[in-house]
Amino acid sequence: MSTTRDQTGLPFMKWHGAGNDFVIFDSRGRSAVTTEPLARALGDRHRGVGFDQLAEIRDSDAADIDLDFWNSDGSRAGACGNATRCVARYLFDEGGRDRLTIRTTRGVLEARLVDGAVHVNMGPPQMMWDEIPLSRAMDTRHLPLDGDPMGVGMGNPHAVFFVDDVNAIDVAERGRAVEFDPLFPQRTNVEFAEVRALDEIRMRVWERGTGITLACGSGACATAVAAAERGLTDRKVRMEVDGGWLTLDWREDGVWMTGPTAHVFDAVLTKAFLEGVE
Ligand SMILES: N[C@H](CCC[C@H](N)C(=O)O)C(=O)O
Repeated sequence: MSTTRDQTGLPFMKWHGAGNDFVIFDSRGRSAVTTEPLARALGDRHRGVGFDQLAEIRDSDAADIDLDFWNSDGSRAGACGNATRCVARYLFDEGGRDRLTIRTTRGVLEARLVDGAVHVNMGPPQMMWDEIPLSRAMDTRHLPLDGDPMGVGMGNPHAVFFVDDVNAIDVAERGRAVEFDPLFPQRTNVEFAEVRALDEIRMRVWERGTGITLACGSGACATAVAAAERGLTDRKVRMEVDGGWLTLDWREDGVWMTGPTAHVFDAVLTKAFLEGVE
């Protein structure tokens, strides 16, 4: 038996940002490759590669790049803050610039390189019920669910619960139930937050289409916004998630986020794997 390296497959990168892990395709200069079946097959941690989100970089006529996201169940994600930070780091590492514009389905986001750190503006929060979206008109600051969550959109839906002890929460059980609550016509991401100080929050997350993850950037932004709106914290906070620390700063022009990124490996999907995708 011999093994040969498959040179004809599809190259990809594996990254993570605070433990939120991603497969990234760089499709600049070629056609887009991701389909829903490919995202689902690749997202399988046993038969594929495994990821929390798949991100595909594409040429843009409106920004430096276009960026699309998929969850591991094959559904599209309207925003992904940690993958946006990883992609910005990858492009800044190419050299030659310290500002980038990135178009996602929610609009054009900006990333900056400041003293070696990548800062991404995830845009202003969406506070209207139909922007998040919710199923009917209501006060988004107090959703009619047990635990009194706040609804916040960051290009994707979030329900943020404030709790006394985040470790006492069954994130999987409650997260799954809230994700599929009829209040959310497009389902929702679910955050459980414990406010530790005016400038510090501990947060755990259940992501729509993926499940428990070690971090969620848009969820961290939504949590920071909800905490500030409720008067529990300042507009700039440090946030401890399961995979590390993020910093959120809700400014006039949007919620800025910084945090760690890591480029784990580069590899090639074999032709055989690609041919097996239905
Ligand atoms: N991990 C991502 C969020 C994914 C959200 C996705 N699960 C959705 O369907 O909206 C982040 O860093 O923002």
